[in-house]
Formats: sequence, C-alpha cells, structure tokens
Amino acid sequence: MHSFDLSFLKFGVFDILDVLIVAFIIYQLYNLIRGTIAANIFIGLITIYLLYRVVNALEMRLLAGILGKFAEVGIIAVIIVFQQEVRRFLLLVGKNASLQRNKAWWKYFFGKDDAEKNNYARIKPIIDACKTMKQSRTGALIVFTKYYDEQFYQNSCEVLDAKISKRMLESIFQKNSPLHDGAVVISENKIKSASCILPVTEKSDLPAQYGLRHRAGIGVTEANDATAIIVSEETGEISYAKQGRIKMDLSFAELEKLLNKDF
Ligand SMILES: Nc1ncnc2c1ncn2[C@@H]1O[C@H](COP(=O)(O)OP(=O)(O)OP(=O)(O)O)[C@@H](O)[C@H]1O
Repeated sequence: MHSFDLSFLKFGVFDILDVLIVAFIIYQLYNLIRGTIAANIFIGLITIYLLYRVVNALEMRLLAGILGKFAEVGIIAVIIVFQQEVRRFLLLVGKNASLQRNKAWWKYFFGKDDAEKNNYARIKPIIDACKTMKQSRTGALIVFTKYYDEQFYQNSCEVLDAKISKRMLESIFQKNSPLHDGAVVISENKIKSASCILPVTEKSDLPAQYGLRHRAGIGVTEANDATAIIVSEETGEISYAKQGRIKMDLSFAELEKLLNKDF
C-alpha cells in the first residue's frame, strides 16, 4: 500500500497571512504601475528573465551568459528603473501607517465635530475661489500636501508663504498675473508657493483633451503624498487627482467632501 507524503499541505495561520500579504503587495504594485509606461518595462523585464531561464535550460551558454548578467543585477535594476514607483509605494506604506492620518484615532482623541468645523473654515475660501474660476473659465492647479518637501517644490516655485484666501487664489491664477502659470502648493494651512512646475504623468490612457495642466496635476500625486484640484480653462470643469488617479467633472459638494477628507 502506497502512502503519500501530504505534509506540504499543512499550513497554519501565518502561511495564510503570508499569502494574503504577498497578494496585497502585488495588488498595490499592480495599481501603481497600471496604465503607465512602467507596466511595459515590467513586462520587458519578465520576458528577459523567462528567456534567460529557457536558454539556460537549453544550455545555450553565450546567450545565457549575457542574459544572466541582466538577471544578476535584477533587483538593483528594478529599483533604478522603477524609482518613481518604489517612492510612491513607500509613501503609500508610510501614509497608511501614520497615526495622525488615521481619522478614527484623530476623532477619538480630538473629537469629530471640532475637527470638521475647523476644516470647513479652511476649505471654504478654496471652494469659493474654484467657483469663481469655474465661472470665469480661469485655469488653475492647486496642490495640497501634508508634508512640504522643500527640495521638490522650491526649485521651480515662487515662494509665498501666504494666508489662504479666496481673493489671493483668484489673483494668482488671473491670466495677467505673473504667477498664473504653473501650480499653487498649499501646505500647513498656508499658500506655500505659486508658479510651480510639476512633473507630468506618463499615463497613456488619459482622455485626449487632457493637456499639461491635468497631466501635471496627476503627476504630482504620483510622485508625492499630495492631492490636486484642477480647474480647466477650456471647459471650467473641476477635477481632483489623488494617488495618480483623477476624478472628473466634480460638483462642489463632491469637492468639499474630498477636501474635507484629504486636506
Ligand atoms: N509641468 C507643469 N506644472 C505645472 N503647471 C503646468 C505644467 N505644464 C503646464 N502647466 C500649466 O498648464 C497650462 C497649460 O495647460 P494646457 O492647456 O496644456 O492643459 P489642459 O490640461 O488642457 O487644461 P485646460 O483644460 O485648462 O486647457 C500652462 O499655462 C501652465 O499654467
């Protein structure tokens, strides 16, 4: 009578946890590179690796040697090629681990009503400015970030450090203003800078009418822990970008909800 060794089928809670965590990481990585040029590069790297395994098995030594050199530096090459994606992934991990961002803790310690009331006062001038700019078809790009990365923003920006007000935002984006070109960055409850040149997204699946303003709005949320409001000069449409995704044609109630959550 044959007896089969089925010990490999035994698994415990930690094995399940292990599989779930790996699945979660793969899903997050997929989300990060979906629709970007990085997805094609990733497929390229996998193809080279599979080819290497095949030629190695077939003992084609010269080709295996060349492809093997690629495989040897694999992890370093991946980090260099996917620098932006690795950065975004680490930001995502850090952001979710941050205690202050966890609203449940925040409300528990500091009270829900107070936080929301204060938030509305902070948001109102921004929403009011967007309403006026939508009406007058004034293009605008407003970036919100919790942590103002001086190195990232200051190189290309005009430093302001000004109080947030409706008229201030309107004047910046007014077409005759010397600061109207580029983005405004809001952080720590201040308009930190204006006229910022931001990285543009490399996404290839965006609507054709999206030009540089929308691409820069999405791009900054890919490279940083930031969100962005985009007011279209052409249509007056309000969009909101977060983690490399964009929500289009928002109502002001929707915008208020999003800002309340993220700002
Ligand atoms: N890299 C960038 N960073 C920040 N702002 C930028 C960047 N590139 C372009 N802009 C802004 O976008 C404006 C050009 O917008 P463009 O018409 O290309 O964008 P769009 O997405 O089609 O938006 P709209 O609907 O407002 O026309 C520029 O005048 C400038 O203010």
